[in-house]
Amino acid sequence: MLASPASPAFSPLAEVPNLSKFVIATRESRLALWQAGHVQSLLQARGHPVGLLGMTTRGDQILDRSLSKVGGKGLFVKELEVALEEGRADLAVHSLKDVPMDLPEGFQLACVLEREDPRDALVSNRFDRLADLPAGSVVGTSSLRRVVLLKALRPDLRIEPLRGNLDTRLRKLDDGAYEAIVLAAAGLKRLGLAGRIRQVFEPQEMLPAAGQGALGIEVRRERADVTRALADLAHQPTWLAVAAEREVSRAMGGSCSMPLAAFARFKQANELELHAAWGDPEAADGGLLRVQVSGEVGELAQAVALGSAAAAQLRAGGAR
Ligand SMILES: NCc1[nH]cc(CCC(=O)O)c1CC(=O)O
Repeated sequence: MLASPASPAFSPLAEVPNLSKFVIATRESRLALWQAGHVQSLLQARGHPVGLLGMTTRGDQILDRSLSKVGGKGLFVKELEVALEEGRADLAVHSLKDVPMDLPEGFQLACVLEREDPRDALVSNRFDRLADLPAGSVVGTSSLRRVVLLKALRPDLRIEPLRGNLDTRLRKLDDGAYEAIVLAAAGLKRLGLAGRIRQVFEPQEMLPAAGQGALGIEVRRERADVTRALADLAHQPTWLAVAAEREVSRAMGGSCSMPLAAFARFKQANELELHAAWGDPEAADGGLLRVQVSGEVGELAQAVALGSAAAAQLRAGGAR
C-alpha cells in the first residue's frame, strides 16, 4: 500500500514507502495471543509494522456459567470491537468459531485465513480412544454440539460441563475431574500441545462447528486501508467453505447456543460438500439429524445458497 502517486503539490515525503502501523486488538489467552502474533508476523513479513493491544473480555471473565446462558459468543468480541470503534486498534483477530453470524453495524470480516485442522480431538490421561472409555466415564465439554455428537457415539457416558481457556481445561482434566475431554485440534496444535491429543475425530463421527479451525479478521467498514493490507492473507477456499457453514448457523437462528454442527470442504476444484447436523441435548442418544448437500461453488453467493439449502433440510427434518 504505497502512497498513491499524488499531485506534485504533495510533500516529497509522500514518495517514501510509507506503510502505516497497525494495532491488533486481541484477547489475552495464550491461544488468542498466538493467533494475533501469527497475523502480526504475516503482516510484518509484508512490510507493515504491527503492534498488539491485549484485552480481557467478558467471555474470559465468566467461567462459572455456560456461555450459552449468559450471552453467547459475542461476549468474546465486544470489547475488541469497542477498541476498533474508538480507534485504539485497527483490526481484531478471532477464532472464527467464536464470531457471531451477524456483526454489529459498521464492522466486517475483512478476511479469513487458511484453515488449520478443523477436527475435534479427544484428550485423556488414561484412554487412547473414546471407544475405550468404560461406561459411565465422565467426559468434559460445555459445547451443546459436542454433547449431542458424543451422545450419538457413546450414550453411556456422563457428560459434564467444562469451561475456561485451553490451559484451564487441560488443568481440570489433569486434576482428575474428567476421564477425557474434547477440544478443537487446531487450538492444541497452535499452542504446541498436539502431543496431548489421543484421538482425532474424523468429521463424519464428530462434525466440527461452523468456522472451526479458521481465523477471521474483523475491521471497521470504513477502514479500506486495513482491508487492502489484509487481502494478501485471505484464503479463498476457506472463505467459501466457512461462508457456507456460517450460513447454516445464521439460517438456524444465528446463536452459538444451538446443538448445531456444520462443516464444508472442497471435493474437487469447484465442488463444495457441506455437512450439517442438529441434535437434541435432552435425548439420551443426542437425537441427531444429519444432512449433506454439495454443489459448484466459485463465489460467495453460491456458498451461501448451499448453506441455506442445508438449513432448509435440517428444518424439514424437524430441527427447530
Ligand atoms: N470455543 C472456544 C474455542 N474457540 C476456538 C478454539 C480453538 C479452535 C478453533 O480455532 O476453532 C476454541 C477451543 C476449543 O473449542 O477447543
